[in-house]
Amino acid sequence: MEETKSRFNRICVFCGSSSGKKASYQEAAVELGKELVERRIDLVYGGGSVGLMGLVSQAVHDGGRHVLGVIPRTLMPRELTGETIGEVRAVSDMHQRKAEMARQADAFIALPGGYGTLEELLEVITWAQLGIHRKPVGLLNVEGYYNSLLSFIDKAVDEGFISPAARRIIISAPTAKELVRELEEYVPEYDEITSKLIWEGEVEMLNYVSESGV
Ligand SMILES: CC(C)=CCNc1ncnc2c1ncn2[C@@H]1O[C@H](COP(=O)(O)O)[C@@H](O)[C@H]1O
Repeated sequence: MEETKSRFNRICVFCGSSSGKKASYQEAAVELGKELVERRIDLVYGGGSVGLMGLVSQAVHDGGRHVLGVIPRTLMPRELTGETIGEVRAVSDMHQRKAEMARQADAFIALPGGYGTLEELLEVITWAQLGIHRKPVGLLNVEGYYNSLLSFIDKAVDEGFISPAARRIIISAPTAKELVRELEEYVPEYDEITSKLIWEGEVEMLNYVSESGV
């Protein structure tokens, strides 16, 4: 397999703790894992081995890349989320988990998933909109799974609730290969207002922009 060095050292993947009904969702999780391996990118994710989370982490681990699972102590018992492969980092709650996953990553990708995935995805989009980070955010739109979400977001733009610039934060593609390529090329838009904001507390501690260098 040809290895290509990426601008990203580590990508955070959000995805279903369920596997979904179609084989294509599971195949996409494995494909994404292999794409990260091919580009020599490590993984950070929510830990455990349930659903698509287990498939993507196993594929990255099998390919020899580092896997970091960030998991709240409450969810750590194996009977809840399954065995986490690679490095496990225990955190105190769900908020800390998201903050830690985001701090560790140079970019974010959401595979198909449910409420948890949507919440994680929308949070990193919101943080990009506010200038808290400038890391690319990708949506792996497997067989149009996210078409209705994207249509809704377009409606929010038409209705004046999301700016066209904020709409462009989301990069979507139907395959892992295309998506990662587009994320590699992504250039965040400069926003005069948000770039002057100084965030304090937890968000500032995450040190998004300077740590990643992207
Ligand atoms: C008690 C129980 C049902 C545990 C199994 N469930 C989980 N195990 C690990 N991470 C999870 C779990 N549920 C949600 N998450 C987090 O939320 C996302 C998946 O939620 P969902 O399945 O899309 O909504 C993941 O990216 C993960 O960070």
